[in-house]
Amino acid sequence: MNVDIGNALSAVAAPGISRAALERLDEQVADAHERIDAGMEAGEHGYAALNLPNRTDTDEIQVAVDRVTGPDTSAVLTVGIGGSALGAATITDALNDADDPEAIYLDNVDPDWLSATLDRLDLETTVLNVVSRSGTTAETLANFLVVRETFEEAGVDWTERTIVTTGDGGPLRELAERHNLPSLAVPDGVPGRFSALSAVGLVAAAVCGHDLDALLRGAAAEAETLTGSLFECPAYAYGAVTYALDARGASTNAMMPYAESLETYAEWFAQLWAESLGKDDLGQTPVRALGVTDQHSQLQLYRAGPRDKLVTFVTVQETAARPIPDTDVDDLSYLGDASLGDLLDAEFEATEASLAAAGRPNVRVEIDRVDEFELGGLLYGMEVACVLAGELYGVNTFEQPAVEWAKKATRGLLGGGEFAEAEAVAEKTELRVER
Ligand SMILES: O=P(O)(O)OC[C@H]1O[C@](O)(CO)[C@@H](O)[C@@H]1O
Repeated sequence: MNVDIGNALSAVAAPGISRAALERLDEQVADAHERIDAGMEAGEHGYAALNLPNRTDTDEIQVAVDRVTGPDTSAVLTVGIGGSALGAATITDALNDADDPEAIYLDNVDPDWLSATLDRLDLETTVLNVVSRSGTTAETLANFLVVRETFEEAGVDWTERTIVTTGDGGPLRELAERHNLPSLAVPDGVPGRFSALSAVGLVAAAVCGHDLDALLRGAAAEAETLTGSLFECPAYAYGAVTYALDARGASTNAMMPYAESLETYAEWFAQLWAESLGKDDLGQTPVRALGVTDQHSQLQLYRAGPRDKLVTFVTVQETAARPIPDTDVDDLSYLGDASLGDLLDAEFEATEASLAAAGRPNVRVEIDRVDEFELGGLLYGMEVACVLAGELYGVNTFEQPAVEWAKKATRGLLGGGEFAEAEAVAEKTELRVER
């Protein structure tokens, strides 16, 4: 990936960062790089994720996937949540076309939605991909039990078409061993939101026939750019500038890819950014946006609302053409000489310039095309950017303790034990306004 941080400079935008401040910040980046490099070298928890391009065994993944797929495979149903679903979904939503098996993600426990999803599947030709690092995530296990029951009620042997990716122990590992299911390990030291380039994110892509090695080659190429300077490393430039702009008031970061195929990538980015940096009353709020669509939805706020936002554009250099037919509508006749790709590109450039003209900071992230190599580089680059930002914020990038309260409350509410958190639920302060 390449980045252009010009529209984040204080000569253009407020909040913005001066070139002198960038130079000073680069000294902190150099120190942070030393820490990151050492963490990678030692395979430390979290930093180990940045070694995945050279660690992930794609042959092992393919062998396991080949045990549950066949020429008639019509769908891969992934049961997982958070980092155990979003990385995989980013990859298949970006790369799948109409000829590929449908990639579906059960990452919510909405009964109507789940039933409607299962009802339309041909279970005989569906691969069940169960993913959980801990193996104890309530939503994932609940969904798995419902899906397994559905297979059984349909008289379809789920054990012949289920693959499991989980940690060394826990209920899913035991299930895989009990039923001799093909199983893969979540690599040690890799938090879920950083696991897209491991079996966690790659099994669904393998079922759909994508080139796992090309994904990792793209990530490895991005890893080669990790020098000690934000002026030489696009990922460090992005991580440093987002941190600096947050420190100057841009507490929101709207991730706005100009490609429908990257909409899910923005969801993946949101977890990466929020769960890694949202600690100790710090952290920048990620907003999922989509170009051109959100020019007609959120741009008004980005351009004329509070000066508390950075907009991150992701643009694809090579887009399909698809000519726009001529029209006799006078006001729109200019479109007849263009293609939809031209319109998409022009709208991006116009929106980028519109924000700059209003003094609103924005950063451009560029990839050449949406393919395995470029996507691997984008995923890896954003992971590096996040790790750097975490070093600059001084937070623990790789833990997520704040999510545990609600898990305990949920368990208590469902009779899974005595938890003070569940009692607190009953003490809600109410001020109801009813129809
Ligand atoms: O892979 P697991 O252990 O099921 O966890 C799923 C997700 O839940 C979280 O632990 C947060 O609750 C995320 O960090 C993680 O990606």
